[in-house]
Amino acid sequence: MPDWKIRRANTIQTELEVPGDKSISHRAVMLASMSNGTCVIRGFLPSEDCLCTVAAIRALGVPIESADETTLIVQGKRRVFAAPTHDIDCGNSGTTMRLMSGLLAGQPFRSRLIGDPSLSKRPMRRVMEPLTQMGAKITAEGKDGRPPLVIEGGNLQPIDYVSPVASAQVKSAVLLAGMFAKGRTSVTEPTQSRNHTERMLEYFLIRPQKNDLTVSLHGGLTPESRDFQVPGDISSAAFWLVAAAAQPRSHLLIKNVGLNETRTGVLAVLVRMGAHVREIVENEEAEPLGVIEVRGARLKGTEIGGKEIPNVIDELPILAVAAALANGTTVIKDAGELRVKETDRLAAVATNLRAMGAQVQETEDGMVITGGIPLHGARLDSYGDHRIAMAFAIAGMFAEGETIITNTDCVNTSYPGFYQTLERILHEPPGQQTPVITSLPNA
Ligand SMILES: O=C(O)C1=C[C@@H](OP(=O)(O)O)[C@@H](O)[C@H](O)C1
Ligand SMILES: C=C(OP(=O)(O)O)C(=O)O
Repeated sequence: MPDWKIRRANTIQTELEVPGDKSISHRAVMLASMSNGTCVIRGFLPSEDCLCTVAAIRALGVPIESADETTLIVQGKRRVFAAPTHDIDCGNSGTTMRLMSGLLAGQPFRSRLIGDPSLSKRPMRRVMEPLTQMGAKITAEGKDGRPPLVIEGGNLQPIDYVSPVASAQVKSAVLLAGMFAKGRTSVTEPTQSRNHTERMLEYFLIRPQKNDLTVSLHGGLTPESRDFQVPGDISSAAFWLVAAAAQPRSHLLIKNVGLNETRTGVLAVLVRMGAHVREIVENEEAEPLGVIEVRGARLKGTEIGGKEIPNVIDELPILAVAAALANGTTVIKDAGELRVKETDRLAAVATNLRAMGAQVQETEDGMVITGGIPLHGARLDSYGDHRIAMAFAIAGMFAEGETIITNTDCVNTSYPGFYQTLERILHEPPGQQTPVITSLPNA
Protein backbone atom coordinates (compact mmCIF):
# COMPACT_ATOMS: atom_id res chain seq x y z
CA MET A 1 0.00 0.00 0.00
CA PRO A 2 1.39 3.45 -0.82
CA ASP A 3 2.07 6.00 1.91
CA TRP A 4 -1.03 7.76 3.22
CA LYS A 5 -1.16 11.52 2.65
CA ILE A 6 -3.52 13.28 5.00
CA ARG A 7 -4.68 16.87 5.27
CA ARG A 8 -6.75 18.74 7.78
CA ALA A 9 -10.37 17.58 7.56
CA ASN A 10 -13.75 19.21 7.82
CA THR A 11 -16.18 18.33 10.53
CA ILE A 12 -17.60 14.82 10.26
CA GLN A 13 -21.35 14.41 9.83
CA THR A 14 -21.95 10.88 8.79
CA GLU A 15 -22.92 7.39 9.77
CA LEU A 16 -20.90 4.29 9.16
CA GLU A 17 -20.30 0.67 10.09
CA VAL A 18 -16.99 -0.96 10.96
CA PRO A 19 -15.85 -4.50 10.06
CA GLY A 20 -16.30 -7.45 12.42
CA ASP A 21 -14.66 -7.64 15.83
CA LYS A 22 -11.18 -9.15 15.63
CA SER A 23 -11.12 -10.78 19.10
CA ILE A 24 -14.55 -12.31 18.59
CA SER A 25 -13.78 -13.52 15.03
CA HIS A 26 -10.72 -15.48 16.24
CA ARG A 27 -12.70 -17.10 19.04
CA ALA A 28 -15.75 -17.91 16.92
CA VAL A 29 -13.59 -19.92 14.49
CA MET A 30 -11.79 -21.77 17.28
CA LEU A 31 -14.90 -22.71 19.27
CA ALA A 32 -16.90 -23.61 16.15
CA SER A 33 -14.06 -25.94 15.11
CA MET A 34 -14.41 -27.84 18.41
CA SER A 35 -18.20 -28.09 18.17
CA ASN A 36 -20.35 -31.05 17.27
CA GLY A 37 -21.69 -29.81 13.92
CA THR A 38 -21.95 -26.99 11.39
CA CYS A 39 -21.64 -23.37 12.54
CA VAL A 40 -22.24 -20.41 10.25
CA ILE A 41 -20.26 -17.37 11.40
CA ARG A 42 -21.61 -14.11 10.02
CA GLY A 43 -19.89 -10.73 10.23
CA PHE A 44 -16.47 -12.44 10.40
CA LEU A 45 -13.53 -10.03 10.06
CA PRO A 46 -11.58 -11.04 6.92
CA SER A 47 -8.37 -9.39 8.13
CA GLU A 48 -4.88 -10.92 7.96
CA ASP A 49 -4.85 -11.76 11.70
CA CYS A 50 -8.17 -13.59 11.61
CA LEU A 51 -7.30 -15.33 8.34
CA CYS A 52 -4.21 -16.71 10.12
CA THR A 53 -6.56 -18.29 12.66
CA VAL A 54 -8.69 -19.75 9.84
CA ALA A 55 -5.57 -21.21 8.19
CA ALA A 56 -4.36 -22.59 11.55
CA ILE A 57 -7.67 -24.34 12.20
CA ARG A 58 -7.81 -25.67 8.63
CA ALA A 59 -4.29 -27.07 9.15
CA LEU A 60 -5.80 -29.20 11.95
CA GLY A 61 -8.16 -30.87 9.49
CA VAL A 62 -11.25 -28.71 10.04
CA PRO A 63 -13.21 -27.83 6.88
CA ILE A 64 -13.95 -24.10 6.72
CA GLU A 65 -15.72 -22.72 3.66
CA SER A 66 -16.35 -19.05 3.00
CA ALA A 67 -19.81 -18.41 1.60
CA ASP A 68 -18.68 -14.80 1.12
CA GLU A 69 -15.91 -12.65 2.59
CA THR A 70 -17.59 -12.26 5.96
CA THR A 71 -19.51 -15.55 6.22
CA LEU A 72 -17.72 -18.73 7.21
CA ILE A 73 -19.16 -22.22 7.42
CA VAL A 74 -17.18 -24.27 9.93
CA GLN A 75 -17.65 -28.05 10.24
CA GLY A 76 -16.91 -28.75 13.89
CA LYS A 77 -14.70 -31.76 14.64
CA ARG A 78 -15.99 -32.58 18.15
CA ARG A 79 -12.64 -31.53 19.67
CA VAL A 80 -10.72 -34.13 17.65
CA PHE A 81 -8.09 -32.53 15.47
CA ALA A 82 -5.51 -33.88 13.00
CA ALA A 83 -1.78 -33.24 13.39
CA PRO A 84 -0.64 -30.36 11.15
CA THR A 85 1.71 -31.32 8.32
CA HIS A 86 3.46 -27.94 8.31
CA ASP A 87 4.30 -25.03 10.64
CA ILE A 88 1.32 -22.95 11.70
CA ASP A 89 1.97 -19.35 10.66
CA CYS A 90 0.37 -16.88 13.07
CA GLY A 91 1.58 -13.88 11.03
CA ASN A 92 1.37 -10.70 13.09
CA SER A 93 -1.31 -12.00 15.43
CA GLY A 94 -0.61 -12.41 19.15
CA THR A 95 -4.17 -13.63 19.66
CA THR A 96 -3.70 -16.44 17.13
CA MET A 97 -0.45 -17.61 18.67
CA ARG A 98 -1.53 -17.45 22.31
CA LEU A 99 -5.03 -18.90 21.89
CA MET A 100 -3.85 -21.61 19.48
CA SER A 101 -1.19 -22.53 22.06
CA GLY A 102 -4.00 -23.31 24.50
CA LEU A 103 -5.93 -25.37 21.98
CA LEU A 104 -2.81 -27.24 20.80
CA ALA A 105 -1.67 -27.94 24.36
CA GLY A 106 -4.66 -30.26 24.53
CA GLN A 107 -3.73 -32.26 21.39
CA PRO A 108 -1.71 -35.49 21.45
CA PHE A 109 0.63 -34.37 18.66
CA ARG A 110 3.44 -31.96 17.95
CA SER A 111 2.89 -28.59 16.34
CA ARG A 112 5.12 -25.63 15.65
CA LEU A 113 3.86 -22.05 15.71
CA ILE A 114 5.74 -19.32 13.87
CA GLY A 115 5.16 -15.59 13.40
CA ASP A 116 6.37 -12.53 11.51
CA PRO A 117 9.33 -10.48 12.85
CA SER A 118 7.07 -8.43 15.16
CA LEU A 119 5.27 -11.46 16.65
CA SER A 120 8.64 -13.20 17.00
CA LYS A 121 9.63 -10.49 19.51
CA ARG A 122 6.54 -10.86 21.72
CA PRO A 123 6.59 -12.66 25.08
CA MET A 124 5.08 -16.15 25.14
CA ARG A 125 6.13 -17.27 28.65
CA ARG A 126 2.85 -15.90 29.92
CA VAL A 127 1.05 -18.79 28.15
CA MET A 128 3.88 -21.33 28.31
CA GLU A 129 3.88 -21.27 32.10
CA PRO A 130 0.28 -22.28 32.80
CA LEU A 131 0.13 -24.67 29.85
CA THR A 132 3.32 -26.39 31.04
CA GLN A 133 1.81 -26.66 34.53
CA MET A 134 -1.11 -28.46 32.90
CA GLY A 135 1.30 -30.99 31.41
CA ALA A 136 2.02 -29.73 27.88
CA LYS A 137 5.62 -29.68 26.66
CA ILE A 138 6.35 -26.29 25.13
CA THR A 139 9.68 -25.05 23.85
CA ALA A 140 10.31 -21.49 22.75
CA GLU A 141 12.93 -21.45 20.02
CA GLY A 142 13.45 -17.68 20.34
CA LYS A 143 15.31 -15.92 23.17
CA ASP A 144 13.58 -15.51 26.56
CA GLY A 145 10.36 -17.29 25.68
CA ARG A 146 9.98 -15.77 22.21
CA PRO A 147 8.48 -17.67 19.20
CA PRO A 148 8.67 -20.02 17.36
CA LEU A 149 6.88 -22.32 19.81
CA VAL A 150 6.96 -26.11 19.60
CA ILE A 151 4.06 -27.70 21.43
CA GLU A 152 3.63 -31.35 22.32
CA GLY A 153 0.33 -31.66 24.09
CA GLY A 154 -2.29 -34.08 25.31
CA ASN A 155 -3.13 -35.69 28.61
CA LEU A 156 -3.66 -32.39 30.44
CA GLN A 157 -4.32 -31.95 34.13
CA PRO A 158 -6.62 -29.12 35.28
CA ILE A 159 -5.09 -26.21 37.24
CA ASP A 160 -6.22 -23.20 39.23
CA TYR A 161 -4.15 -20.53 37.60
CA VAL A 162 -3.65 -17.08 39.11
CA SER A 163 -2.43 -14.94 36.26
CA PRO A 164 0.02 -12.14 37.03
CA VAL A 165 -1.20 -10.16 33.97
CA ALA A 166 -4.69 -8.96 33.10
CA SER A 167 -4.60 -10.57 29.67
CA ALA A 168 -7.55 -12.03 27.83
CA GLN A 169 -5.11 -13.98 25.68
CA VAL A 170 -3.61 -15.74 28.72
CA LYS A 171 -7.05 -16.35 30.26
CA SER A 172 -8.35 -17.74 26.95
CA ALA A 173 -5.32 -19.98 26.35
CA VAL A 174 -5.81 -21.61 29.77
CA LEU A 175 -9.58 -21.99 29.28
CA LEU A 176 -9.13 -23.53 25.81
CA ALA A 177 -6.57 -25.98 27.20
CA GLY A 178 -8.95 -26.62 30.11
CA MET A 179 -11.52 -27.92 27.61
CA PHE A 180 -9.16 -30.89 27.10
CA ALA A 181 -8.18 -31.43 30.77
CA LYS A 182 -9.67 -33.99 33.12
CA GLY A 183 -11.60 -31.94 35.67
CA ARG A 184 -12.20 -28.26 36.48
CA THR A 185 -9.72 -25.62 35.33
CA SER A 186 -9.89 -22.08 36.66
CA VAL A 187 -8.16 -18.79 35.83
CA THR A 188 -8.06 -15.77 38.11
CA GLU A 189 -6.90 -12.47 36.70
CA PRO A 190 -5.75 -9.36 38.56
CA THR A 191 -8.32 -7.14 36.81
CA GLN A 192 -11.12 -7.90 34.41
CA SER A 193 -9.95 -8.28 30.80
CA ARG A 194 -12.23 -8.73 27.78
CA ASN A 195 -14.64 -11.60 28.41
CA HIS A 196 -15.42 -12.80 24.88
CA THR A 197 -14.14 -16.33 25.51
CA GLU A 198 -16.38 -16.77 28.57
CA ARG A 199 -19.38 -15.36 26.74
CA MET A 200 -18.79 -17.54 23.73
CA LEU A 201 -18.29 -20.66 25.85
CA GLU A 202 -21.65 -19.87 27.44
CA TYR A 203 -23.24 -19.40 24.01
CA PHE A 204 -21.87 -22.78 22.90
CA LEU A 205 -23.35 -24.30 26.08
CA ILE A 206 -20.11 -25.12 27.89
CA ARG A 207 -21.41 -23.12 30.87
CA PRO A 208 -18.25 -21.71 32.42
CA GLN A 209 -18.62 -20.37 35.95
CA LYS A 210 -17.73 -16.84 36.82
CA ASN A 211 -16.95 -15.64 40.32
CA ASP A 212 -15.58 -12.11 40.49
CA LEU A 213 -12.20 -12.34 38.70
CA THR A 214 -12.20 -16.15 38.41
CA VAL A 215 -13.58 -18.14 35.47
CA SER A 216 -13.69 -21.92 35.54
CA LEU A 217 -14.91 -24.71 33.30
CA HIS A 218 -15.19 -28.48 33.22
CA GLY A 219 -12.99 -30.28 30.71
CA GLY A 220 -14.26 -32.91 28.34
CA LEU A 221 -17.35 -31.08 27.07
CA THR A 222 -18.01 -30.52 23.37
CA PRO A 223 -19.44 -27.14 22.29
CA GLU A 224 -22.95 -27.37 20.84
CA SER A 225 -22.79 -26.12 17.25
CA ARG A 226 -24.67 -22.83 16.68
CA ASP A 227 -24.62 -20.00 14.21
CA PHE A 228 -22.86 -16.88 15.39
CA GLN A 229 -23.10 -13.18 14.56
CA VAL A 230 -19.89 -11.15 15.04
CA PRO A 231 -20.59 -7.47 15.85
CA GLY A 232 -18.52 -4.56 14.46
CA ASP A 233 -15.21 -3.94 16.22
CA ILE A 234 -15.35 -1.09 18.76
CA SER A 235 -11.53 -0.91 18.60
CA SER A 236 -11.82 -0.05 14.89
CA ALA A 237 -14.73 2.31 15.60
CA ALA A 238 -12.51 4.12 18.15
CA PHE A 239 -10.57 5.91 15.38
CA TRP A 240 -13.71 7.53 13.98
CA LEU A 241 -15.12 8.14 17.46
CA VAL A 242 -12.08 10.26 18.34
CA ALA A 243 -12.10 12.00 14.94
CA ALA A 244 -15.67 13.14 15.66
CA ALA A 245 -15.34 13.68 19.42
CA ALA A 246 -12.41 16.11 19.09
CA GLN A 247 -14.13 18.34 16.52
CA PRO A 248 -16.93 20.64 17.73
CA ARG A 249 -20.01 20.37 15.44
CA SER A 250 -19.08 16.88 14.28
CA HIS A 251 -21.82 14.28 14.55
CA LEU A 252 -21.18 10.59 13.97
CA LEU A 253 -23.29 7.47 14.25
CA ILE A 254 -21.70 4.01 14.20
CA LYS A 255 -24.11 1.13 13.71
CA ASN A 256 -23.91 -2.62 14.41
CA VAL A 257 -20.94 -2.21 16.69
CA GLY A 258 -20.05 -4.45 19.65
CA LEU A 259 -20.91 -2.92 23.03
CA ASN A 260 -19.49 -5.57 25.36
CA GLU A 261 -18.94 -3.89 28.74
CA THR A 262 -15.32 -5.09 28.87
CA ARG A 263 -14.60 -3.16 25.65
CA THR A 264 -16.47 0.15 25.96
CA GLY A 265 -13.94 1.96 28.15
CA VAL A 266 -13.13 4.24 25.22
CA LEU A 267 -16.65 5.71 25.47
CA ALA A 268 -16.26 6.42 29.19
CA VAL A 269 -12.91 8.13 28.58
CA LEU A 270 -14.33 10.30 25.79
CA VAL A 271 -17.25 11.33 28.02
CA ARG A 272 -14.78 12.35 30.76
CA MET A 273 -12.92 14.36 28.14
CA GLY A 274 -16.11 16.29 27.40
CA ALA A 275 -17.49 14.59 24.27
CA HIS A 276 -21.21 13.87 23.96
CA VAL A 277 -21.45 10.12 23.58
CA ARG A 278 -24.44 7.81 23.75
CA GLU A 279 -24.80 4.10 23.17
CA ILE A 280 -27.84 1.90 22.74
CA VAL A 281 -27.69 -1.88 22.88
CA GLU A 282 -30.12 -3.10 20.23
CA ASN A 283 -29.49 -6.81 20.34
CA GLU A 284 -27.79 -9.14 22.76
CA GLU A 285 -27.34 -12.79 21.90
CA ALA A 286 -23.78 -13.99 22.30
CA GLU A 287 -22.50 -10.41 22.42
CA PRO A 288 -24.26 -7.06 22.86
CA LEU A 289 -24.41 -4.98 19.71
CA GLY A 290 -25.88 -1.58 18.93
CA VAL A 291 -25.30 2.04 18.02
CA ILE A 292 -22.87 4.69 19.25
CA GLU A 293 -23.56 8.36 18.66
CA VAL A 294 -20.91 11.03 19.18
CA ARG A 295 -21.13 14.79 19.00
CA GLY A 296 -17.84 16.63 19.06
CA ALA A 297 -16.67 19.15 21.62
CA ARG A 298 -13.57 20.97 22.74
CA LEU A 299 -12.02 18.10 24.71
CA LYS A 300 -10.24 18.35 28.06
CA GLY A 301 -7.48 16.21 29.57
CA THR A 302 -8.12 13.24 31.84
CA GLU A 303 -6.38 10.42 33.71
CA ILE A 304 -6.47 6.87 32.35
CA GLY A 305 -5.11 4.07 34.56
CA GLY A 306 -5.78 1.21 36.95
CA LYS A 307 -8.66 -1.16 36.28
CA GLU A 308 -9.71 0.81 33.22
CA ILE A 309 -6.55 -0.11 31.29
CA PRO A 310 -7.50 -3.61 30.05
CA ASN A 311 -10.80 -2.15 28.86
CA VAL A 312 -9.04 0.45 26.64
CA ILE A 313 -5.77 -1.34 25.96
CA ASP A 314 -5.96 -1.26 22.14
CA GLU A 315 -7.54 2.21 22.12
CA LEU A 316 -4.71 3.92 24.04
CA PRO A 317 -2.82 5.06 20.90
CA ILE A 318 -5.90 6.86 19.53
CA LEU A 319 -6.81 8.14 23.02
CA ALA A 320 -3.30 9.61 23.26
CA VAL A 321 -4.05 11.46 20.03
CA ALA A 322 -7.32 12.70 21.56
CA ALA A 323 -5.29 13.86 24.59
CA ALA A 324 -2.93 15.87 22.38
CA LEU A 325 -5.98 17.61 20.87
CA ALA A 326 -7.55 18.30 24.28
CA ASN A 327 -6.98 21.26 26.57
CA GLY A 328 -4.94 20.44 29.67
CA THR A 329 -2.92 17.47 30.80
CA THR A 330 -3.70 13.79 30.28
CA VAL A 331 -1.94 11.13 32.32
CA ILE A 332 -1.86 7.53 31.05
CA LYS A 333 -0.48 5.08 33.62
CA ASP A 334 -0.44 1.32 34.40
CA ALA A 335 -0.17 0.65 30.67
CA GLY A 336 3.23 -1.08 30.54
CA GLU A 337 1.61 -3.84 28.45
CA LEU A 338 1.72 -1.42 25.51
CA ARG A 339 5.46 -2.00 25.33
CA VAL A 340 4.92 -5.64 24.24
CA LYS A 341 2.31 -5.19 21.52
CA GLU A 342 3.03 -5.20 17.75
CA THR A 343 5.61 -2.51 18.55
CA ASP A 344 6.44 -0.60 21.74
CA ARG A 345 3.30 1.51 21.48
CA LEU A 346 4.30 3.95 24.23
CA ALA A 347 7.54 4.80 22.43
CA ALA A 348 5.85 4.92 18.99
CA VAL A 349 3.03 7.20 20.16
CA ALA A 350 5.39 9.55 22.03
CA THR A 351 7.79 9.79 19.06
CA ASN A 352 5.05 10.47 16.53
CA LEU A 353 3.14 12.96 18.69
CA ARG A 354 6.35 14.89 19.31
CA ALA A 355 7.10 14.91 15.57
CA MET A 356 3.73 16.68 15.14
CA GLY A 357 4.64 19.30 17.74
CA ALA A 358 2.88 17.87 20.80
CA GLN A 359 4.39 17.91 24.28
CA VAL A 360 4.73 14.36 25.61
CA GLN A 361 6.66 12.88 28.48
CA GLU A 362 7.03 9.12 28.27
CA THR A 363 7.04 7.19 31.55
CA GLU A 364 7.80 3.54 32.23
CA ASP A 365 4.15 2.51 32.08
CA GLY A 366 2.47 5.38 30.28
CA MET A 367 2.85 9.00 29.32
CA VAL A 368 1.92 12.54 30.26
CA ILE A 369 0.54 14.61 27.40
CA THR A 370 0.16 18.36 27.62
CA GLY A 371 -2.64 18.93 25.15
CA GLY A 372 -3.90 21.86 23.16
CA ILE A 373 -0.69 22.74 21.31
CA PRO A 374 -1.60 22.96 17.59
CA LEU A 375 -0.32 19.93 15.66
CA HIS A 376 1.57 20.24 12.39
CA GLY A 377 1.93 17.67 9.62
CA ALA A 378 4.95 15.35 9.65
CA ARG A 379 6.28 12.21 8.01
CA LEU A 380 5.48 9.40 10.43
CA ASP A 381 6.30 5.70 10.56
CA SER A 382 3.68 3.18 11.63
CA TYR A 383 6.45 0.93 12.98
CA GLY A 384 4.53 -1.86 11.24
CA ASP A 385 1.75 -1.49 13.83
CA HIS A 386 -1.81 -1.12 12.54
CA ARG A 387 -3.07 0.85 15.53
CA ILE A 388 -0.21 3.37 15.24
CA ALA A 389 -0.89 3.84 11.49
CA MET A 390 -4.59 4.48 12.06
CA ALA A 391 -4.19 6.64 15.18
CA PHE A 392 -1.82 8.98 13.33
CA ALA A 393 -3.99 9.09 10.22
CA ILE A 394 -6.63 10.60 12.52
CA ALA A 395 -4.05 12.96 14.09
CA GLY A 396 -3.27 14.14 10.54
CA MET A 397 -6.91 15.20 10.12
CA PHE A 398 -6.31 17.82 12.84
CA ALA A 399 -2.84 19.00 11.77
CA GLU A 400 -1.75 22.05 9.81
CA GLY A 401 -0.14 20.95 6.51
CA GLU A 402 0.39 17.45 5.20
CA THR A 403 0.88 14.30 7.28
CA ILE A 404 2.44 11.28 5.60
CA ILE A 405 2.13 7.83 7.16
CA THR A 406 4.59 5.25 5.85
CA ASN A 407 4.53 1.47 6.20
CA THR A 408 0.74 1.22 6.10
CA ASP A 409 0.19 -2.38 4.91
CA CYS A 410 -0.09 -3.43 8.57
CA VAL A 411 -3.59 -1.92 8.68
CA ASN A 412 -4.87 -5.07 6.95
CA THR A 413 -4.20 -7.07 10.11
CA SER A 414 -7.27 -5.57 11.78
CA TYR A 415 -9.08 -3.10 9.51
CA PRO A 416 -9.07 -3.74 5.77
CA GLY A 417 -11.04 -0.83 4.27
CA PHE A 418 -9.83 1.74 6.81
CA TYR A 419 -8.23 3.92 4.13
CA GLN A 420 -11.33 3.85 1.91
CA THR A 421 -13.43 5.16 4.80
CA LEU A 422 -10.76 7.74 5.60
CA GLU A 423 -10.76 8.97 1.99
CA ARG A 424 -14.52 9.22 2.00
CA ILE A 425 -14.41 11.32 5.16
CA LEU A 426 -11.50 13.47 3.95
CA HIS A 427 -12.90 14.19 0.51
CA GLU A 428 -16.63 14.53 1.06
CA PRO A 429 -17.45 17.96 2.41
CA PRO A 430 -19.92 17.82 5.35
CA GLY A 431 -22.90 18.72 3.17
CA GLN A 432 -22.28 15.75 0.89
CA GLN A 433 -21.45 13.13 3.48
CA THR A 434 -23.90 10.30 4.10
CA PRO A 435 -26.06 12.19 6.55
CA VAL A 436 -26.75 11.00 10.04
CA ILE A 437 -30.35 10.00 9.39
CA THR A 438 -30.99 8.24 12.61
CA SER A 439 -30.25 10.12 15.76
CA LEU A 440 -30.70 8.33 19.05
CA PRO A 441 -33.83 9.33 21.02
CA ASN A 442 -33.59 12.66 22.90
CA ALA A 443 -30.45 13.66 21.00
O1 LIG B 1 -7.74 -11.65 23.61
C1 LIG B 1 -7.75 -10.82 22.68
O2 LIG B 1 -8.44 -10.98 21.65
C2 LIG B 1 -6.92 -9.62 22.81
C3 LIG B 1 -6.44 -9.27 24.05
C4 LIG B 1 -5.56 -8.12 24.28
O3 LIG B 1 -4.25 -8.59 24.46
P1 LIG B 1 -3.70 -9.13 25.88
O4 LIG B 1 -4.41 -10.37 26.23
O5 LIG B 1 -2.23 -9.37 25.65
O6 LIG B 1 -3.96 -8.01 26.84
C5 LIG B 1 -5.60 -7.13 23.12
O7 LIG B 1 -4.55 -6.22 23.23
C6 LIG B 1 -5.52 -7.84 21.79
O8 LIG B 1 -5.64 -6.91 20.73
C7 LIG B 1 -6.64 -8.82 21.62
C1 LIG C 1 -2.44 -6.20 20.22
C2 LIG C 1 -3.24 -6.49 19.23
O1 LIG C 1 -3.46 -7.74 18.69
P1 LIG C 1 -2.66 -9.10 18.90
O2 LIG C 1 -2.19 -9.16 20.31
O3 LIG C 1 -3.65 -10.18 18.54
O4 LIG C 1 -1.51 -9.08 17.92
C3 LIG C 1 -4.09 -5.42 18.63
O5 LIG C 1 -4.92 -5.75 17.78
O6 LIG C 1 -3.95 -4.23 18.96
